[in-house]
Amino acid sequence: MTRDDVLDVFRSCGAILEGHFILSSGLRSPVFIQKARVFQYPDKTEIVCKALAEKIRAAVPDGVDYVVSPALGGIVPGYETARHLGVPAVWVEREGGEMRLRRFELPEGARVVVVEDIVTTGLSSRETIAALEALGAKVVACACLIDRSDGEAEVGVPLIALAGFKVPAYPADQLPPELAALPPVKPGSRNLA
Ligand SMILES: O=P(O)(O)OC[C@H]1O[C@H](OP(=O)(O)OP(=O)(O)O)[C@H](O)[C@@H]1O
Ligand SMILES: O=C(O)c1cc(=O)[nH]c(=O)[nH]1
Ligand SMILES: [Mg+2]
Repeated sequence: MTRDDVLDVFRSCGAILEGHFILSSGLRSPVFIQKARVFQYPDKTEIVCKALAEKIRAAVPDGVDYVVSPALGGIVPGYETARHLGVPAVWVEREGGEMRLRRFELPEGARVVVVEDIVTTGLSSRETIAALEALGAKVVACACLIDRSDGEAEVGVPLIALAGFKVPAYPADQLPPELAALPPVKPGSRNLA
């Protein structure tokens, strides 16, 4: 799939929103990719995740044993990508703010690809990778459907993005006036009680 094919899938599902958004990192942006609007459709989700699985196979020829995704947004694409890779899909989730593998065990040395929905700063991916490495897993790559940094985010392992989509994001104290004029909303799950 080309970058435009991927973005067309997101657009066709009404997943590219405009307004004033508080991102997981705390940055503010006039654009938010509401991936859940794609993931509500199994056929659309299959199209993008099959393409991501093919990209992972090409980038990691020795293969992976597990897909691990950060909840909440990573769970559906992680599962669907794992289906195409033929490996199990598990997830980490926040407990007291920290990413933890609460429901599963990984064998020592398991080869893992982290599958994210969206990467913006790479913070959630880095937290996920650190949690997995602390358990003895070998994280061989991180993959995402859309990289909002378009290659700038550093996650410490190769980042495989199905599409890059550079969108502006600003620190909360450096908002352009047109963004400051809109009430902010925070669609993601980080810091939810
Ligand atoms: O690269 P980053 O700056 O970390 O931003 C990207 C992260 O933000 C979103 O998660 P969020 O914490 O908003 O919660 P969600 O997964 O429930 O949507 C998204 O799912 C990524 O995990
Ligand atoms: O950075 C984020 O939190 C983020 C951006 C985006 O466009 N979509 C999303 O789900 N999260
Ligand atoms: Mg997330």
